[in-house]
Amino acid sequence: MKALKGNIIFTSSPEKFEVFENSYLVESKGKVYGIFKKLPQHLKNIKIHNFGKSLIIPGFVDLHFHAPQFQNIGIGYDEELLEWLNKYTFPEEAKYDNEEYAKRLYKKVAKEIWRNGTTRVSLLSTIHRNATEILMDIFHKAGIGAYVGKVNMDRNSPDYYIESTEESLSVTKDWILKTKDKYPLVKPIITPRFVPACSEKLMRGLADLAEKYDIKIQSHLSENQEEVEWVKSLHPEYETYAHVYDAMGLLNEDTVMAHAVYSNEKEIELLAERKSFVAHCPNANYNLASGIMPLRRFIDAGVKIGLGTDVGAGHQVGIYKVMSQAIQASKIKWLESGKKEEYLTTSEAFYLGTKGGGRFFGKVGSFEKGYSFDALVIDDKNLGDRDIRSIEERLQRFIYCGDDRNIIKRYVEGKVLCEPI
Ligand SMILES: Nc1nc2[nH]cnc2c(=O)[nH]1
Ligand SMILES: [Zn+2]
Repeated sequence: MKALKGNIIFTSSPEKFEVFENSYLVESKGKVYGIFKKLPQHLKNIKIHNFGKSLIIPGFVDLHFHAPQFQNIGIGYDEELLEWLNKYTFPEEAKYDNEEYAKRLYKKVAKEIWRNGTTRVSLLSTIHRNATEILMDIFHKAGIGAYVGKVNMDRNSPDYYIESTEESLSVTKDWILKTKDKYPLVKPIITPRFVPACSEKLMRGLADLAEKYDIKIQSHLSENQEEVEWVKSLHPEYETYAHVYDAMGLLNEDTVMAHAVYSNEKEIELLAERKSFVAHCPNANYNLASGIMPLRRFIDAGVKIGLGTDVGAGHQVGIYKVMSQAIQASKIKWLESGKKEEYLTTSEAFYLGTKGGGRFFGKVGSFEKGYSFDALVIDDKNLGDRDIRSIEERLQRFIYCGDDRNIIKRYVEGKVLCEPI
């Protein structure tokens, strides 16, 4: 057991922050044991790490990150999604059949994710099985919790970056069997790229694998207008884009779909019914001129939402940046809706980037008793006067003005994360 002492702040629900000034956050067996203003007698002898005036917050959760696209951050944003994929993304991802290249760049990715305080992340790799296993190994060694997906694509993809349906399914099955029980915090996740790149046979086969081996699922949904039209033309028999995934057996409570910018009421309803997660990725949606997700409508419908950086369509690795971008996006929606769709508050945005996305990983993203002890220590003394500001105001200021230099300690399941080598 141990305790971190400092100013503890988190959200167990979206509406408000829970604040414990100058208190002890106690860990036992990798889980949160409790929060105490004064340590009770039976805890008097545990080790105390005193962080003084610093903030202690849950680790950040990123529900959507393309590891091989890290090399492309900040490039190609004059294009929209489909052109960007063809011109920039597929050529870069194709390089990951080279294991040396994968090792070198995936190590950089782990370092950046560590640096920015993300303690749980859902990653997409490429179609290459070996590079995907390398990525899993690197995240295991870094101590960061991760779902890692080998991407599947068997149609409408360039000749140099495509699989046959049979090969895609058999390689995915072998990879799942090899990795599903290999690491405690790193797990495989089934990753059909998106409907246009996956045949019905492939999607149904992947759904069977997910069910048989109890594996989570991630993909993309209704991100861009041309993409949505394309899906409609490929599958006119289905009501919405999400109904295609649903018919293939890919939409359930273990599924996370990125974007959902163009979801109509029927699509939102289906996502809520299936208890699926949506990764809101405003940074990426701005960069590729995709649009602004009507977040409030999803929240009101009871859809489970988390945040995603969507690197490399998103150009920043910090989920704290995405929190402020989600608030900004929601303010534009608020205006566009004639001030009807209420904009996001800071506590709501913080919730989405911690417990909201954390629910995809289990009891993650909060300091309630029994939650995984995933924590960050934030030293904000360079951001302004600490003494005249409340703990909430200081956290808000970090979200808007802070960066990785303010994050001085990271814990996952109670263990300190050292900088990955
Ligand atoms: N943002 C984004 N959308 C996608 N849709 C299909 N593939 C991708 C991708 O790599 N990035
Ligand atoms: Zn994506």
